[in-house]
Amino acid sequence: MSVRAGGPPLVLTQGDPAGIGPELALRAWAGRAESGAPRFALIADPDLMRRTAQRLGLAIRVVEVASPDALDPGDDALPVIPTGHSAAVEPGLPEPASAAGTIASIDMAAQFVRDGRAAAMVTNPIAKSVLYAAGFTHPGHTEYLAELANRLWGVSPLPVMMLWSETLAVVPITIHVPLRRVPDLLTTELIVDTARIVARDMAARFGLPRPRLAFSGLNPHAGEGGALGLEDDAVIRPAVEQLRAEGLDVTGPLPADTMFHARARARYDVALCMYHDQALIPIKALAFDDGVNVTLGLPFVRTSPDHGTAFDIAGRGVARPDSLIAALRLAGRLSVAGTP
Ligand SMILES: NC(=O)C1=CN([C@@H]2O[C@H](COP(=O)(O)OP(=O)(O)OC[C@H]3O[C@@H](n4cnc5c(N)ncnc54)[C@H](O)[C@@H]3O)[C@@H](O)[C@H]2O)C=CC1
Ligand SMILES: NCC(=O)COP(=O)(O)O
Repeated sequence: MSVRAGGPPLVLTQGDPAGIGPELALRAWAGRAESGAPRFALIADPDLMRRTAQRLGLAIRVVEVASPDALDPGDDALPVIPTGHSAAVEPGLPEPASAAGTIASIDMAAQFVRDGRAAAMVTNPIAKSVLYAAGFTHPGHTEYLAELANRLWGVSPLPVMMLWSETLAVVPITIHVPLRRVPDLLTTELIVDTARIVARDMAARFGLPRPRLAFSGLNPHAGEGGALGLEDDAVIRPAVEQLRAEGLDVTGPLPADTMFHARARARYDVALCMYHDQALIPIKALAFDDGVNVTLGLPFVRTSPDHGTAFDIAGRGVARPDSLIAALRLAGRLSVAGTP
């Protein structure tokens, strides 16, 4: 997959410098010819990248550039745009002091895309708790990117998290919220609004003009006619009926425990689930290495690996770059597709 020939490259963010992001960026760069990952520039602390390459014994030169459109396609060095913040951390030992650089990298990536100097942004994993400890008030990238869309594009999107793979695509309708708040946050309006964005972006960006959307229930057996919970019939079913009346191809609410086996998956393109783990457990079980997190609803393309910072293995050279490479490839593909 490639970004538009002759057009701007992708930008990749630093992520948490104590996580596996820096080493995955190096591995994705080293293997880009083989994997077909599109051209990208990394926004990070260049010294962090030099240290990481040395620690892992990777013969990758780092070259500092000012902008993604300043890339020299003939240079084999990894192009790094400095965040202006030092990321002097040890692998596996995250520190809130590095949050400023982590956030600056995301901000700069969005600005480069806004200015047309990058085709799309790919984000390396952040550790939410580390950013929260430094005062970051957004639950994750997904919600923060909606604020950046407002700040830089002047729009107020509902950001929709989709985890996508060739095997399965899932959307958690509520995202980074405690489980006990889910029933209160789940409204017919939120389900309808989320599904409209999924249908629109699947058509415009993924080339599926009428995607088949399957909705999970919230309760066991999708409520068992009300005996095991009321939300399935009172909140989810009216949303499905409204969307069907609008002409969308929808089914549900389906019992969540039986909608992910192979024959069930063949009946839909995207599973819309009621909360984070209901959606993410099946895709991480089926496609952990090649799943991609893509934010729908934004005026720009953003993808990310499906995994987190993996502090337990950071710096050991054993982290697999597959999901990051899949995220780069998908960003390349989506950035040349239509805009919703
Ligand atoms: N897009 C993002 O920024 C995401 C960030 N996170 C953050 O990551 C932090 C850690 O989250 P966890 O739940 O521990 O999930 P995790 O995905 O970081 O790790 C879970 C397990 O998978 C392994 N693993 C993860 N990526 C791997 C890779 N590329 N190759 C080989 N093994 C890999 C880890 O070693 C660990 O055993 C949290 O603070 C969370 O907020 C989690 C998911 C996505
Ligand atoms: N579990 C997925 C996740 O936490 C990703 O969140 P985000 O940082 O992409 O919003």
